[in-house]
Formats: sequence, C-alpha cells, structure tokens
Amino acid sequence: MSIALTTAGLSKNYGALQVTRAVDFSLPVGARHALIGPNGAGKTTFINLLTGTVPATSGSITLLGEDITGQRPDQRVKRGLARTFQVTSLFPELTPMQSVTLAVCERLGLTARWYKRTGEHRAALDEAAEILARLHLGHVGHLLTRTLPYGQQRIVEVAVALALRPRVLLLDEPAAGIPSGESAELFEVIAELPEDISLLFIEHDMHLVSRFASRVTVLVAGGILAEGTPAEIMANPEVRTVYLGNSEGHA
Ligand SMILES: Nc1ncnc2c1ncn2[C@@H]1O[C@H](COP(=O)(O)OP(=O)(O)OP(=O)(O)O)[C@@H](O)[C@H]1O
Repeated sequence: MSIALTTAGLSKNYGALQVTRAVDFSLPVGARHALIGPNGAGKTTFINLLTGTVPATSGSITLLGEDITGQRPDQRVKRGLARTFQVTSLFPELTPMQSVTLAVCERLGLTARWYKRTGEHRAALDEAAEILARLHLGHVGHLLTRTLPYGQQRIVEVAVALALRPRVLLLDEPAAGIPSGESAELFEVIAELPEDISLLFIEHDMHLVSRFASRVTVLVAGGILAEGTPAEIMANPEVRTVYLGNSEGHA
C-alpha cells in the first residue's frame, strides 16, 4: 500500500493550549478518509497544519515521500496538496468557468500574463470546461457564482481545487451549510473523483461518513481517540461516549 500523506508526532500549541497532540496519521493513496470529532477537537487546525497555513509546534508532515514540514503553503500546493474551506471562499461575482480557469492559469504560472498567451489560455479554458463537466456543472459554468444554489457553489470549490491537479485533497466540511437533501449529491460527486486523488474530509454526519468513507479517524481534544472503518467507529464504546452519544447522526 503506498502512502500519500503522513504525520509523525504532529503538535500545535497556542500558549498553554495544546490544540494538536502528537498526531501520527497516515493517508494511503486513493483513500476516502473521514476526520470526525466534537466541536473544538482540532479538526480544522489539523488541516491547517497539513496545508501550512498554521505552522507546527513540533512533529513532521510527509507528502508523497517528501518532508514538507517547513514548506510554505504555495510550495505544498505545487507538490500536490489542495484544500477547500469550511466556509465558501469563492468570488461571488465570477462565474465557475472564470474561477476554475484562473486556478488552472495559477497552476500553469500564467496568471500574470494569460491575456498575452491566448494559445495557453485556450488550453486553460478547455481544461476548466472539462473539470466543470466532470463535476456535472457544465450547464452553470457561465452563471455568476452567487446566483447558484449553495450546494452547487460547494461543488465549484471542489472544481477550483481540482484545477490545481491535487494528489491529496483536503475537504473541510464540504457539506457545511447545504440542506441535508443536497449533501448526498455533493458527496456523490466527490465519490466520483479519480482514485489516484487521496481524500481526507471533515464531516459531522455519520450517515454520510458511513456511506462515503472507507476509514475514519476520531479526533478528541487534539489527539486521536480511535481509527477504523465506519462500522468499527460507530460500535466503539469510547467514541460513542465522547462523540456520538445516542444520536448516531450529528454530534
Ligand atoms: N489561532 C488560535 N489561537 C488560539 N486558539 C485557537 C486558534 N485556532 C484555534 N484555536 C483553538 O483550538 C481548538 C481547536 O479548534 P479547531 O477550529 O481546529 O477545532 P474543530 O475541531 O475544527 O472545531 P469545529 O468542529 O467547531 O470547526 C479550539 O479550542 C480553538 O478555540
């Protein structure tokens, strides 16, 4: 089994507060891995440590065999690490086509001069159209992002991340804010992503986790409480006490 991403002893302190505690984590290539845990458990911080927007206090992060612990976020993106945010980060006045094309141009290093390089710009437009079609957004690619249903806007975020050609994609609560009827649709689109993209996603809804994740890590107070298949996690008495309660759904 080849490994896309690992952390060893990864820790983050804010003063006396330990937000991430010596996390040893491993994401195999092709994984569909969920990160769950109570509010404030440190899930978003863990993603921020992986992307480099938050510097680690100690420990290491390895992406595709390379130690990226000291790298800037943009260097990690170039090496194949992309993310989406818990709250939408799209430009509302751009169309999905424009947002995805810009991301393709960014990857190709064309952003500052794309208007001069129409040949390469054409290729970027074609690639953006192909990504949007793959995510079933082809028919709304020309509409202003702010006019799209929120569920579709979240899929546009995945499209922008895909334009960076990630090997590992981190999704911070991709279904947050989406009416529950639309969240399965979003995850179906995510489930169709190519298998060579390894996925780590934060999700509270255990029904979605059971359906779309092959493995689950439970984070509590910054440390890993348990790891296993969704069935193992849902049957784990400690996890049930600390996180799942009796609801089996939202924490
Ligand atoms: N910049 C910061 N300075 C101080 N404390 C912080 C900072 N960022 C996060 N924290 C604290 O770290 C803890 C973990 O926060 P984090 O947002 O990572 O949790 P989470 O599991 O993603 O929570 P949620 O499910 O509510 O999004 C919280 O107690 C939070 O208050």
